[in-house]
Amino acid sequence: MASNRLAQFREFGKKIVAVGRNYKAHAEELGNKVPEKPIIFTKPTTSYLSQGHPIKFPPGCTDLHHEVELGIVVGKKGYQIPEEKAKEYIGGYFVALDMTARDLQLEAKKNGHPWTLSKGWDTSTPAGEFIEKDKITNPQNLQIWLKVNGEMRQNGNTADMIFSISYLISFISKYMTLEEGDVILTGTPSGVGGLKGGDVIEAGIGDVSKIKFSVDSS
Ligand SMILES: O=C(O)/C=C/C(=O)CC(=O)C(=O)O
Ligand SMILES: [Mg+2]
Repeated sequence: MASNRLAQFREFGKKIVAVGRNYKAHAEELGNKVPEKPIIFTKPTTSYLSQGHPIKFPPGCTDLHHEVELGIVVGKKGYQIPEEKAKEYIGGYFVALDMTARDLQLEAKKNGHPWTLSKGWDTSTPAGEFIEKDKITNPQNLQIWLKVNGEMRQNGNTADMIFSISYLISFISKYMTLEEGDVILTGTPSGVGGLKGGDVIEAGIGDVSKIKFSVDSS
């Protein structure tokens, strides 16, 4: 993948594949069991948000949560990719927020319904700039952090993922073709929590890339 910016992978608009409960401490903080195989869901590309625009509460939500995640941008098309070849399919990275309407998600969970609306409304995937693949030597050893109004809320390391990036690429592509421009959100570390209108979120991957978003207060 050449030197693509966020606008380009949004333009490809293929798909956003997200992983849930991929850090033990996060699974446990929400009272969930540690998964035995990856939990996969998708988000629409209309949920992307670039910096300079506010994150909105979706209708009916009063418990909006932040989740910082390492985003993988797929660099080339692949189906049933062997784990040992998975790294070849990484085109780059970005810092992402998998914003979650936790109250809507809880209601969906209770009823056995999908998480789509609680994860997929417009503005629910704030995203940073594209990071070239070669800027990150080991994606499985990155500090991943998030502050709200200057206070550290999430501070994890991608070394603590339950399922590695290579495993996830191989697992997802057993079921669906991954295409250039698709992204994988690799799950959030612990420390997720509620937000209010006017809050300012800063998040990043070590000192490689940083994002800043505010929550709409209107
Ligand atoms: O099961 C729950 O209560 C919540 C799970 C998530 O929101 C999963 C994620 O999106 C994640 O772990 O990043
Ligand atoms: Mg998430």
